[in-house]
Amino acid sequence: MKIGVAGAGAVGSFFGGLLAKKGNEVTFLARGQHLKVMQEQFLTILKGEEKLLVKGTFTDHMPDLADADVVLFCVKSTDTIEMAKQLGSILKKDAIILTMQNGVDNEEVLSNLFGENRMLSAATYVQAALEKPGIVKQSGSFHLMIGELSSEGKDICEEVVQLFNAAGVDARYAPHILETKWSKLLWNATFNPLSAISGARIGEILDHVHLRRTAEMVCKEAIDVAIAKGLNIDSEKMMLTIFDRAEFARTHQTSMLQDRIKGKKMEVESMCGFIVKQAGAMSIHTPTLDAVYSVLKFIDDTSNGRVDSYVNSL
Ligand SMILES: NC(=O)C1=CN([C@@H]2O[C@H](COP(=O)(O)OP(=O)(O)OC[C@H]3O[C@@H](n4cnc5c(N)ncnc54)[C@H](OP(=O)(O)O)[C@@H]3O)[C@@H](O)[C@H]2O)C=CC1
Ligand SMILES: CC(C)(CO)C(=O)C(=O)O
Repeated sequence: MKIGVAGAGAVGSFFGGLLAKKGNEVTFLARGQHLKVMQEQFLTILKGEEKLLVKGTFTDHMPDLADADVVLFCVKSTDTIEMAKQLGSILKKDAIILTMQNGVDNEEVLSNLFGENRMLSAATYVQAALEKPGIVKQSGSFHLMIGELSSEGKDICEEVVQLFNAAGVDARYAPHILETKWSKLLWNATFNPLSAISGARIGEILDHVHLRRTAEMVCKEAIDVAIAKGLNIDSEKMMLTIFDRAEFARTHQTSMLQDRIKGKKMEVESMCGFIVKQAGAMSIHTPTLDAVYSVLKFIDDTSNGRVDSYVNSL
């Protein structure tokens, strides 16, 4: 299988890199300094104590992905539409697209553009960051849950799970992937926006009595929305699971905080606005989420201008 990585940032470089290291033919679509370093040297993956040097095809030329059989779709959700439209014009008609993004809203956009039968989706459990251009750092354990969006995709989904397993990635088949991704979204909705607003790492949110209380309220409200959407969730158990998992990510700067520090657009809609809108449509009261969303939106819309010095000092 030929693999393309659409958006080789932290997640795409990490998982694409592990596949390439196993001998798969991987083409990484990237840009900027990160691309330059990978082209001039190689991609470096810092995986726990291991240092992996990855050679592959690193490009900013979209048509280089034209012969990919599977595309790891790894851009931020703010870039989903633009990337999907460009890919749509060059990919083979039977190429499979695996979105590894957070949130549950990219699936609909991508299915509309590529067709549901070509779509796979992954819940991506990893703590990855671009430490420097050309260098991706991963901490803690990682695994993938992968499922198809249409029953026609089941066989290829199992092949893709095998592909990752053969490369040493703990990937498992998820028969109800959107439910799995909703559960992950509840985690992200609880911690990512608060971390981005406050600059706090997960551990600091857990330890600060007020931030923790706010996180708990956000979590409870988001769970209420998920339940109203039909997810079979026990509210108290889910909340315990979310806060237990957070203990393993104490030192992590969420991907949203990483974006804010870099002055990049944040995934505000996918991780927060989406739930607020769903709540509104079902007349569910989510006052804490609404407040968090409005502050986050202001920060995102105003490009951090007034607080740059504070954020840069983190
Ligand atoms: N990081 C993590 O630990 C985790 C992230 N996720 C999710 O995975 C997804 C990806 O996150 P992450 O890897 O952190 O994000 P990154 O921003 O690190 O990676 C996305 C990359 O795509 C590049 N890109 C965007 N458009 C193009 C284009 N047209 N041509 C070439 N390159 C392009 C970006 O370049 P540029 O920087 O120049 O914009 C960036 O390098 C998100 O949905 C995130 O929420 C999920 C679990 C964990
Ligand atoms: C917390 C984490 C790393 C979980 O995989 C994540 O999804 C994020 O930072 O956005």
